[in-house]
Amino acid sequence: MFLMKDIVRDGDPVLRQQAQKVTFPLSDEDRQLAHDLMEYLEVSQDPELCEKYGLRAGVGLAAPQVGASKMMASVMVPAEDENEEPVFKDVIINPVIVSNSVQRGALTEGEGCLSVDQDVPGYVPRSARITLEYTDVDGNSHHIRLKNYPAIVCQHEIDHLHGVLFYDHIDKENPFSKSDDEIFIY
Ligand SMILES: CNC(=O)c1cccc(C)c1Nc1nc(N2CCN(c3ccccc3Cl)CC2)nc(N2CSC[C@H]2C(=O)NC)n1
Ligand code: NI
Repeated sequence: MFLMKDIVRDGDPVLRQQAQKVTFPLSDEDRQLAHDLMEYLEVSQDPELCEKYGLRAGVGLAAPQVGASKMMASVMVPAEDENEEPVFKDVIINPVIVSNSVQRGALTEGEGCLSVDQDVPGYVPRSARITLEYTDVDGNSHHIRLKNYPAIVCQHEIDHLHGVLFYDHIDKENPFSKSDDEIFIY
């Protein structure tokens, strides 16, 4: 199980590398990695376990953040009502954003990242809606449309696979600038 000590922090070159495509069938190592990436999110989103293991809660975790430069990330966006199924939950392997909306969107409160210890205030402008293609751990291909929070999270995690961190997108001059056609999410 990953703990905070296993999370690579900003400054480590692995976070600025282009991750390697994952080959199928998955090796045992890659299957274990996929499991551990999702397990981290599950544990971190449980208040008791999160506290017990001293984790930072997250809804996404990319392989480079645990030192593995592979195109793989876990995403688990819970529903508003915790008794409901998560809005989106999967390990996205070799993900590609095949199309995105002209309309932009951003998390109203800015973004956080498990690999960035300090708060970096500002809007992170992203596509409000995306069409995502990826392969799951069983080798099944997926072609899905996402909007709002899950779309933001997937863009944040896919950025990690290309060596991009959320604050790279923040306007230095005016971190809270926004054009009128941008929507706010979450
Ligand atoms: C600087 N302001 C802020 O951080 C920020 C501030 C306020 C609100 C938001 C919404 C902010 N933004 C933000 N909040 C999150 N969490 C909210 C709490 N949540 C969570 C916490 C506890 C239990 C279960 C859960 Cl689910 C975990 C996830 N996550 C991300 N990101 C950016 S995309 C990847 C994703 C990620 O997992 N980061 C570690 N951003
Ligand atoms: Ni991150």
